[in-house]
Amino acid sequence: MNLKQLAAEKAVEYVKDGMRIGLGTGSTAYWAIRKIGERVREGLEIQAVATSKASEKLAQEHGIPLIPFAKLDGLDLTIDGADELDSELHLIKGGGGALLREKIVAFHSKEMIVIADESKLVDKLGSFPLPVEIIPFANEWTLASLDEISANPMLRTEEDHIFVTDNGNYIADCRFGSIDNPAELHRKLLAMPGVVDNGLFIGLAARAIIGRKDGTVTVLERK
Ligand SMILES: O=C(CO)[C@H](O)[C@H](O)COP(=O)(O)O
Repeated sequence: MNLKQLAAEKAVEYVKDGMRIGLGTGSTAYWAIRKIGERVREGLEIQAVATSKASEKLAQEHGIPLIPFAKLDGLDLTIDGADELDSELHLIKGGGGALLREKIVAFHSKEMIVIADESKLVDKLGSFPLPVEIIPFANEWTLASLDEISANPMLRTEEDHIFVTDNGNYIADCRFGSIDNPAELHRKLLAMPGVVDNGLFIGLAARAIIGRKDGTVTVLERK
């Protein structure tokens, strides 16, 4: 049983004719994109935008109509994965490095549904390193600022090169340990020059669909 597929396909049941849809990024969102593609081939009429170049390519391969952002004034629904989520539906995202585009798309959606297998559900966020997108200019100083707030930042690399996001930026993976106050940390990070955004998603997800090992799905709603 593929728990990511289970959660993703349940979420796609919320996609209806005429909707404007945000397509997430990652191995869970992959299953949602695949399923949406299947439904489009069966006649579902939607307009979509993607949260990464990888998801854009995948959507094209699956025949999902992608619309330029300028032609849409918002979205009805975004379906995306997460690296961690808590019971209040606060999220850590950005394991795949797409957090900035994902956050912009989720912010402009009437609803965001998070899809995940049950391993992503945690009591407190913070075991997964928090991705922070930083601009390359003076990144050494931004990393030093992050170090000063005990972030223990590590510049993300990929095959011996610095990882570069779709936006031309770097990712600092930060290890704060257990995060007691995600909203406060989010504000602190956004106030830091050189930081573009971070993987904390606060108050964006309305619903989470969790694939369970016993083959069921749990739907969590934001309180
Ligand atoms: O935030 C993301 C990409 O930036 C992903 O949604 C997150 O990393 C979860 O990925 P996966 O579904 O592969 O576990």
